[in-house]
Amino acid sequence: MPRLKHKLNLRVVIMTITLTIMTGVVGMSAIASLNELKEDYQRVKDDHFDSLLEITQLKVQTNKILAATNNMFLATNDEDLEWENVYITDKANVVAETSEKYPNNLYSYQELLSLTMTLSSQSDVISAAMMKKITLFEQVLSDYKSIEQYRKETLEQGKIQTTLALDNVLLLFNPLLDTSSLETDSSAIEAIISPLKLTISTQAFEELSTLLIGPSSIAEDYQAYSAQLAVVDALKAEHKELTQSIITVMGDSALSAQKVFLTNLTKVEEKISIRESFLYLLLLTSLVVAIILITLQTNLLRKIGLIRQVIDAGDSQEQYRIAVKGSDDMSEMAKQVKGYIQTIQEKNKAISDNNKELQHLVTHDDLTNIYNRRYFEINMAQEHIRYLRYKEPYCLAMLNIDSFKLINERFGHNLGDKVILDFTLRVDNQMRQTDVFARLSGENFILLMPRTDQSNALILMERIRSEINAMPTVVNDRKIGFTVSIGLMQVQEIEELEDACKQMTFVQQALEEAKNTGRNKVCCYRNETLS
Ligand SMILES: Nc1nc2c(ncn2[C@@H]2O[C@H](COP(=O)(O)OP(=O)(O)OP(=O)(O)O)[C@@H](O)[C@H]2O)c(=O)[nH]1
Repeated sequence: MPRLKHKLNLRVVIMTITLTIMTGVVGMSAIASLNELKEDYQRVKDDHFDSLLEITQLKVQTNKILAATNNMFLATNDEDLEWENVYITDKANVVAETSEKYPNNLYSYQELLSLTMTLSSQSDVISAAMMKKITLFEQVLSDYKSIEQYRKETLEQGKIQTTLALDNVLLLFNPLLDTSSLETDSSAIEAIISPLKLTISTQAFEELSTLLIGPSSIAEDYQAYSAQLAVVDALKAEHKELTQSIITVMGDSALSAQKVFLTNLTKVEEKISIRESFLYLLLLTSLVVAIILITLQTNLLRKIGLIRQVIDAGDSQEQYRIAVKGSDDMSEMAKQVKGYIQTIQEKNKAISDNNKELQHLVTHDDLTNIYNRRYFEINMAQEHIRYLRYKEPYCLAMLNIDSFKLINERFGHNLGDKVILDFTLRVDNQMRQTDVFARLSGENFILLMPRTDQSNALILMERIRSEINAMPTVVNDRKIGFTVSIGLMQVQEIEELEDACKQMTFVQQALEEAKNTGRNKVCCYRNETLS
């Protein structure tokens, strides 16, 4: 039993621990997974918005640089250029700072950043080229104005041919007109003024030549200016190409960010799906284990209930009807308990039977099965106490079969026993239920009659005596007649009131009187004798 109890405790403990651990694992896993997925999702979202913000900032700055570089091509003075230059440098710094603040692995972003930085450095070249162009333009314009002045003078002096030649030169080298398609070197001027060599004075021709072809003349300056225009045009083309690339990458950058976002989001979704399957699996496993454990627990409780039922049934016959089936340890325990209880019941019954038998042996006479001296004396003592308390009289009668020795001698000891037995049965038939009839020894008997006075007791004694006298005992078809002598007394008021034994001596005396005065008679104590 202790072994089974130990197993039972262990099983309950294991079940409880298992259920607790399972619940904990499922709960913790679910919370951990949920938190991790939330963090993943938040990170992807933050990254995406950071990317978008970064790209937007870069785009804004890049567009500003683009606008500024475009403005450079339109600049007509140093101040404009300087202003745009400062603006571009400022924006380029912002771009550099932004890229440091938000390092990003987006390909398009990196490309756009690189292009923007290229654009920024290109703006320096554009600025320098435009500066040179403006300087040269001013130089050409100055030359142009000098020629205009000279033309005005020749016109006023009436030097018509020179004036016309200067008109052609001014037409050819007008910096305000687009003359890129014309010949703009000194040979073109020479071709215009050479016819004048014949018509104007040599001094005037040399003066004209110096003005138009000499060092730092309009031809030379205009040539440098034209070359610078070509440089600016090349830069414009380069800038246009860069602008186109930037516009393309700007468009791609948003798509690229979107693509990265979707890729990362898909990864998170896949993770969610895997975690979801895992959690469902975990939940299902827990459910199955919980069902198994609950089934075991229920089975256990049912078995415990059965044991309780067996115990509750106790020593009643009910428990024999309780069926205990199964071969597990709990069923074995129930069977053992049932077995123990049945054994205890059987032993209890045997002890009880033995006790009854012992009680009977202690209080009854072997031969006659009526009470013995011991039982009588106990009852006599109690009755005397009752008498002392309530003063209700009782009577004692001592009965002795007459000349029994002769009966034994004549019929044998066995038949003598039969006579004794028959005598007790006949007395028993006559007396009351409340009377106590006992065998004191041999053929000597005593009868205690509670709540009975002497006159009534005498009637009964006389009836017994006459009935014995009238009817012989029949044994094996042999009739054995015998008589009985009876001493009778009502409880006596004596000095030693509490002495019940003393009463016995009075009834003894009455019997002796009956014997001594002829037998087959009833004698009452205090000289009153009836026959
Ligand atoms: N059969 C039988 N005889 C017993 C038993 N107990 C005692 N006796 C006999 O009963 C006889 C009693 O004899 P006594 O004491 O002389 O008395 P009695 O012969 O009856 O003579 P009175 O009493 O004077 O009439 C003895 O012979 C005992 O052996 C018994 O249990 N069975």
